[in-house]
Amino acid sequence: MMAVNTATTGNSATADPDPPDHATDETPRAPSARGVSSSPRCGYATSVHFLNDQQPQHDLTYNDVFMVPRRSGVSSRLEVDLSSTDGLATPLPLVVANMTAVSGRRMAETVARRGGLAIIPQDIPTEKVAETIARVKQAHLAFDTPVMVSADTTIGVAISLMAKRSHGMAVVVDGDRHGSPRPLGVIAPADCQEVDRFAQAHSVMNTDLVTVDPSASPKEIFDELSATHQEVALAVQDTALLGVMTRRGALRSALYSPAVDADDRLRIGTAVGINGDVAGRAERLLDAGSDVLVVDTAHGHQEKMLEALRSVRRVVDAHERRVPIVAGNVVTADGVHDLVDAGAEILKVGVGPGAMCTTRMQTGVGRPQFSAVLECAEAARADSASVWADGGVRHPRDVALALAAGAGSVMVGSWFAGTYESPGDLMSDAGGRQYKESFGMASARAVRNRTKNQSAFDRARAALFEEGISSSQMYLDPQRPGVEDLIDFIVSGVRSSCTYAGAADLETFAECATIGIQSASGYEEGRPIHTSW
Ligand SMILES: NC(=O)C1=CN([C@@H]2O[C@H](COP(=O)(O)OP(=O)(O)OC[C@H]3O[C@@H](n4cnc5c(N)ncnc54)[C@H](OP(=O)(O)O)[C@@H]3O)[C@@H](O)[C@H]2O)C=CC1
Ligand SMILES: Nc1nc2c(ncn2[C@@H]2O[C@H](COP(=O)(O)O)[C@@H](O)[C@H]2O)c(=O)[nH]1
Repeated sequence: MMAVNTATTGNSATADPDPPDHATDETPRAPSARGVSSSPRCGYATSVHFLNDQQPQHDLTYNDVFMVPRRSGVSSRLEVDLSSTDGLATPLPLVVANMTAVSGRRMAETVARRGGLAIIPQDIPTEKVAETIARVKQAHLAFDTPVMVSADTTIGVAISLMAKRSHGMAVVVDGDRHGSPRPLGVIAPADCQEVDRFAQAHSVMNTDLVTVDPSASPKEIFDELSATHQEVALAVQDTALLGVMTRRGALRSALYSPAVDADDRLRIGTAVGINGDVAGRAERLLDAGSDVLVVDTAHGHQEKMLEALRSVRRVVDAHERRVPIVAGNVVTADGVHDLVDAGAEILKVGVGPGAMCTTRMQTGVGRPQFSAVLECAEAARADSASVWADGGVRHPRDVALALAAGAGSVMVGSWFAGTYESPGDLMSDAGGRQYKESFGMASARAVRNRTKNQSAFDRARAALFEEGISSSQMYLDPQRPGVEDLIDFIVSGVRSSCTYAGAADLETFAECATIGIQSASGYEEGRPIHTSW
């Protein structure tokens, strides 16, 4: 039941917000073997059908291709089931890349609540990853974790913390925020305008609170907020603050399902590299509750990877929790087969398409991503495995095209770096535009971090082999500053793509999508024009 409370005030200690990030028992379901021969649904001869039976003469990027609509019996975009086909069966086929500037606790929690999965990077110390897993597993499935401050927290501190979550406000609480914090009031940025940065939270907080029972439905909460013209509801159980929900959050709760483990807790994945104590880290990550293990290196098709992968396979097979193993990166069918033989169930596909990536310019190595995904997805299907299309996603269309090429899920990195939920601090440029700093995992900056326990000589030598950008500004889209805003954007595009293809789920989509090859002017024609010409 729901209660609307006005008032409650008080004072006391305990602050602390959302500190900076970093810091199942599930038997993987074998992906359904989707025959590459004749599809019963569309009657096409291959898993991907090219328009007019064109056979590409060269490898293709996402920009090189388009989809044509076909007769459809799917009458609403809301009818489309977007569950991933990679064997994990997450409700959304989106995975947050294991990049330090992208994937941390807030990102993992927020994305899992909407049905996707985040992978915590290999460069984060194992004990910090374990803390992150524990916090994500404690998070509520529907209500967002509040930013909490105490009554005597300064306005300056409160403002810096509000930007950590896209609900954009802080709850002033009395009591231990890890215990039973009692809400006293809320503060939004507007309450802090023209207020001294050293003033205290209690002096500006709004005590006109909407509190709801955690069992209230999203629709009830939405209606209550609309009726009271308030922006955020506080879920309170036995006087303790449990979480918050905005009107937009209530709408989303009705549209998305969370990605949960066997115990109904949010899911989270973690990564290991191929150097050092690979098996030891994998075991500790499993003990900590990781739902997926990603074995990750730039050149996934190398002996050292096969060795690392076999050792992770042994750890998983011997552990009481049998989680799926993902490995990469590869871009060829041979790479897929070798990694599957060594124990991978999902292959991470993509060499060089990433926004932070300098590999192709440095080495000439890589492969246009649409073709890489297409070939690897087909090879993986033959092995009863699946792929994640990793890198190069800049628009919703890219996600749709990766899924059409047969990807089970799509990994997004840099695009999500420019959101409230990524781990970095929110900065503003000279023109007042908000951004976060991002960097590649093979950049000198990341290599310095990864090799910090090595000798100065070894570190300097390793830094010579950088293959990524050390500093980039990822601007927050003013229309979509939170990762959920980007997920809404992507999901609306992909749902629509599916109905154009006549597909009510992603397996059918990969079978029925009809792909055309276009020129640069074909791509250009599809871009919206925001000013006259
Ligand atoms: N998808 C992509 O296109 C790329 C992704 N990345 C990402 O960057 C992160 C760091 O990966 P990584 O650089 O592999 O670091 P790792 O710390 O995982 O180490 C890579 C290991 O592989 C050896 N190695 C052999 N050949 C290569 C090669 N061509 N490139 C890189 N290492 C090689 C290295 O030895 P030695 O140093 O002695 O050569 C080292 O022992 C990962 O998250 C990875 O996914 C990086 C580059 C490309
Ligand atoms: N060559 C490099 N690739 C990198 C680096 N850091 C990350 N990556 C890869 O990019 C994807 C994410 O792609 P994005 O376009 O969504 O940003 C990530 O998963 C890695 O495979 C790097 O430093 N160099």
